[in-house]
Amino acid sequence: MSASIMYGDILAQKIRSNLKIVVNELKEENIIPSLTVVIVGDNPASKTYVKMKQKACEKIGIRSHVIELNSDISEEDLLNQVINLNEDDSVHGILVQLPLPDHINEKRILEYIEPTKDVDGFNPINIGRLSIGQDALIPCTPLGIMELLDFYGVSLRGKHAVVIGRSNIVGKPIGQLLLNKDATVTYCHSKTEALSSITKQADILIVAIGKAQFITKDHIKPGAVVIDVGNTFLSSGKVVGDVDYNEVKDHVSQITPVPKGVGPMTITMLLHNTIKAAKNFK
Ligand SMILES: Nc1nc2c(c(=O)[nH]1)N[C@@H](CN(C=O)c1ccc(C(=O)N[C@@H](CCC(=O)O)C(=O)O)cc1)CN2
Repeated sequence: MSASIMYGDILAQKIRSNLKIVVNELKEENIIPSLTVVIVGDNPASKTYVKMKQKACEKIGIRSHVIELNSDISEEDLLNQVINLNEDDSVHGILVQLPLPDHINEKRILEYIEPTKDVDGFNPINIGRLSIGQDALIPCTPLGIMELLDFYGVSLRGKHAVVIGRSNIVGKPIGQLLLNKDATVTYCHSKTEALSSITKQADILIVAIGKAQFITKDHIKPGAVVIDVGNTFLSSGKVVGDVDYNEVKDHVSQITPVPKGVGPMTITMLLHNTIKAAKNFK
């Protein structure tokens, strides 16, 4: 039996249309949501993602501004950029595109972003608020995954969700969000022993490891729901996920494709968070 495909681009369009209405309502109150993205260096994938973010903002009426900085900028100069944006009342949302160059302490930079403007939800205050179930700006990819699971009718209560990957961007927060919805959560990572014996127990398998087509049928219980967060550009120019989609598609019940799965939801949730941050200014 073929899996049902959980298209993120379809849901993303639906949510973006609704967000456009909210932006227009805010405009009537003289609030134009505004996002500033800081990009350091010239990582081609990062440049692509930032362009996608700008275009998505433009389409629904969010004002966006990109600050491009040289890869040799010092940590102190980058911190000063963040501090200036924190103090600028015309900026509702601040996002520092990751990864940053190796000489910059990413955690220190993210810690400086004013929590109410932290549309990526990476500041320790927002992470802490999420973990104790308080209102917070939630990281965009995990939030997008939760929207996808809800839209495609995946029930979570009591289900065993296995998360492969423990990054601060995706792995840790998605586990927390699933736990908040009463799933039983297991984390796996690069040091996990007998990986497939654990992943095979998953009703819902979330894969966020950044290794192209690493997960095969041997890692998955028949009929499981699979969410693929991977986005690797092959030399052919094709984008693939962390899951070998063609090999597993007849083995699972539901699966996100790559492209057009989780990726479009990440950007949609950034729009959502920017509007939420703008509303905080009221
Ligand atoms: N500050 C941040 N940095 C990074 C984040 C983040 O959420 N905040 N996430 C990733 C990259 N990312 C957004 O920044 C991102 C990755 C992929 C996609 C996406 O839509 N991909 C497409 C395929 C690619 C394409 O069409 O060119 C898809 O899956 O359909 C969006 C955003 C790391 N850095």
